[in-house]
Amino acid sequence: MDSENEYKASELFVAQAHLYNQIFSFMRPVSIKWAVELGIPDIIQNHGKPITLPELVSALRIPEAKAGCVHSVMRLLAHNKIFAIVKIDDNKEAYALSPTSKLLVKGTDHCLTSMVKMVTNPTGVELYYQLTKWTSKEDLTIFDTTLWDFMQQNSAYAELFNDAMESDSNMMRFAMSDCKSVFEGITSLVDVGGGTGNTVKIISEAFPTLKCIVFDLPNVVEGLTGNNYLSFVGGNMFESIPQADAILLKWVIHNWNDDDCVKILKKCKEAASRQKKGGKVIIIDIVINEKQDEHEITEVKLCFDITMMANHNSRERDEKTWKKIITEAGFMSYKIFPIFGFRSLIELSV
Ligand SMILES: C[S@@+](CC[C@H](N)C(=O)[O-])C[C@H]1O[C@@H](n2cnc3c(N)ncnc32)[C@H](O)[C@@H]1O
Ligand SMILES: O=c1cc(-c2ccc(O)cc2)oc2c(O)c(O)ccc12
Repeated sequence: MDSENEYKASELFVAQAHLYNQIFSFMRPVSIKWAVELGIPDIIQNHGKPITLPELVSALRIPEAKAGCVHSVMRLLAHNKIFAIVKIDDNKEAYALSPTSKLLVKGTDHCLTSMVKMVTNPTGVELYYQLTKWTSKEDLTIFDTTLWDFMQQNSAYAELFNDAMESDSNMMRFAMSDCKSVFEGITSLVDVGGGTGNTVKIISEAFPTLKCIVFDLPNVVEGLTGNNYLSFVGGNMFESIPQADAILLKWVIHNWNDDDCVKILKKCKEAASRQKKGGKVIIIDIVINEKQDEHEITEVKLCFDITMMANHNSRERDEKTWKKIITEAGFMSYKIFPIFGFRSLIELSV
């Protein structure tokens, strides 16, 4: 047989396990969604100590007959380090929170359950299962129209998306000490595409006298109220951006193709140039670096690249492509600080 000549049986079986692992990997989000919907991270947190399977089943108020189901899903989740399994008295096993499931406990300042709910939402997932059909069609995004127009028509999805972005911004809090120098000396800041304003709120905690504007599409900022140091302005970043010492673009540039990025960056440069002293533009986004990054970091970046392709007809960029759009927009220099986990802060001087 051909296959015998080409491969050893052991290699074929390794390849088969790898393939099955890949196609069954949808069980990972499915099981995380299950744990979040059942509130398991909160149950473990409130239990105050590791929880045994019978204790968990009892807390879940589900039929006894489903104990085996809870065991199976928890075993996969623990295998993938979403929960930890620890030994308690009598050498019994119990479930504990891992660093990852600590991010799924509600009411903390680092809760990412809204992100889980958005990414596992059937509306988006079903569209991703149509990727083959979409590739053969002319539509530029899986939403047919732009995601922003889609959300204008679908307020429930918009709420899901904005909540997810808000929860993602919470993670900024843990990088502020590493990027304080970037914000020091600035008296005013505009967060372009700043959504519901969570990023700015976190920056304000560290710099309470900084005058901040959250600038986003009118339907996004409608009804949002600020205070003496924070205001919400509706508009279109392709037309005009309010002036400030610094312009922030978090999770915005990756939504656009290179030509649009150059247009946005030029508008930002204009808005930061009108100040007496030279202003700056601060970008928080992904920089793909397959050669240097660990496998898991590259994987999350590449998954976001597909998300950008399908949601926005855009992409994640490597440093070479970043340099190209930054230079085309007229900036002389840039500095990349890889301080946000899989994202970086890119500082552009005007
Ligand atoms: C991926 S979200 C990022 C939100 C926020 N910066 C964050 O990190 O959570 C991109 C944002 O860009 C906004 N946006 C899209 N087109 C825009 C435009 N033409 N002018 C201003 N904002 C826009 C969207 O409404 C959305 O809030
Ligand atoms: O963080 C995200 C996640 C998504 C996303 C992933 C999967 C889905 O089924 C729907 C949405 O989309 C994003 C996005 O469009 C963006 O501009 C920034 C971040 C994310």
